[in-house]
Amino acid sequence: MSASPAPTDVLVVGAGAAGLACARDLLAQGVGVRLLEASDEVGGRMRTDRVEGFVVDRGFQVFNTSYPQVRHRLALRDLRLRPFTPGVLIHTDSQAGTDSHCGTGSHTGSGRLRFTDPTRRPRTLPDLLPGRLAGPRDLMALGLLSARDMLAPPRLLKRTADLTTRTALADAGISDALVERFFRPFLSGVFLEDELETSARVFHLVWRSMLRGTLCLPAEGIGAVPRALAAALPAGTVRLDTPVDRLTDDGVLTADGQEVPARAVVVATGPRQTATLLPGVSLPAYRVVTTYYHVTERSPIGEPTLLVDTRRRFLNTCALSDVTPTVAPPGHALVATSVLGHDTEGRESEVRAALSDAYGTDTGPWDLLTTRTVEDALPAMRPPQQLSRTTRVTPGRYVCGDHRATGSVQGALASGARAAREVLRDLGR
Ligand SMILES: Cc1cc2nc3c(=O)[nH]c(=O)nc-3n(C[C@H](O)[C@H](O)[C@H](O)COP(=O)(O)OP(=O)(O)OC[C@H]3O[C@@H](n4cnc5c(N)ncnc54)[C@H](O)[C@@H]3O)c2cc1C
Repeated sequence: MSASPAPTDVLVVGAGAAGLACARDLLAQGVGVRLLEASDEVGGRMRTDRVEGFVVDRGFQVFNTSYPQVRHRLALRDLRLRPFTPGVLIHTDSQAGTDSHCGTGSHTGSGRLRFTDPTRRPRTLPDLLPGRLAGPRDLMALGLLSARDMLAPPRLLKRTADLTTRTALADAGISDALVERFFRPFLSGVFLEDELETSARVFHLVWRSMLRGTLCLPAEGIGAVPRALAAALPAGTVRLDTPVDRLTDDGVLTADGQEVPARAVVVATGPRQTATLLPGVSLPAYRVVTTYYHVTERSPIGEPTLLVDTRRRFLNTCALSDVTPTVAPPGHALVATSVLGHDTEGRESEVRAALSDAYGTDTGPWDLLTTRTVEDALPAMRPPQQLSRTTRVTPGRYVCGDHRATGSVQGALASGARAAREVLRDLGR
């Protein structure tokens, strides 16, 4: 065993969004912090890799500019954000306007409808006529729901009765037809579950953030976000390639047998490693998601938009290179398509067939670049969902991460911030 280094005030274990935020807030108060990260790069679930010249996130995700923690911590301009077209395209089997009185939607051909906020795309105003995606009643209900979620103070939304999203939508007067045509396909890609069983409180907060913010991606992939968080820390704070094996009475023991002493330890490792390092801490179930990255010569859609499927054969698909052209070498387009669960045998072929249908093009010649399955992608957030849980396990031991708040970068950062506050209180700072 090697010699022990000098004690530091606080060790943070795990350099995902939560650990990075926690370290930053502690350092800002003059506390000595070291951040130990198991892998060779910061970011955890928000990492980005290079694969054969393409920029690939570890599972498709989007960045929302209106999250309070994001606005508080990041200089958005430095991230070189590229926006998605507001709203989403919905692939339906039926032709728009012929089978439903359901629209803030416009028909785009090939069984695709556009669902968007007309205040952002005034050209879609004429589509607010009955017979499109939503009829007058749904439009009225949707307008009231959206106005409330956008304008009410967040503390009121956090106090609404905690039902499932499905019940909340029904209570708001949204018809089953609009739920099945828009909310279910779209939200399944947001919450990574397709029963709309996620807490209504979480739904209202996420809906608010979508109405108020812009969905976008950094030009260098989602990994630019944790890299920017890490860049705000003093040099030498983060130690990469340092997996922690276990917590000791005086600090931690790393996998290479080094004892690192500290007055307090914050475990920010994601759920799986938290269960090992802090047995007994209650953890939610997690959602599994798989993203297929396909390469083709030309974009199948020519627009930076999310496309969802009413038959839910996939969660969402997007020509990433239309959003951030730098993710693909010249002459290539990169398409990301996510599905719930694992990459089982034959699944990619099924997805490819569904994509042919949805994009209206032959996907046979597309190359599969890589497949990313994330076992612990997002916590299940069933009601009653606590939006923020204490991070203190015992005095001197803390735990943070999206599982202590909500499954999002906002939740992870907020839980890191809470851990820092609780550590500071216990250290008497
Ligand atoms: C496919 C996918 C899509 C998503 N979509 C969105 C989205 O659209 N919008 C959104 O806001 N959020 C989204 N999320 C969620 C968001 O990415 C996470 O909530 C957030 O990144 C969690 O951060 P964290 O710090 O809690 O945990 P993690 O990112 O899991 O970080 C944990 C860190 O701890 C390290 N570690 C683990 N064990 C050890 C150990 N023993 N010693 C040292 N270090 C260790 C890991 O290497 C990792 O770096 C998505 C997530 C996935 C996977």
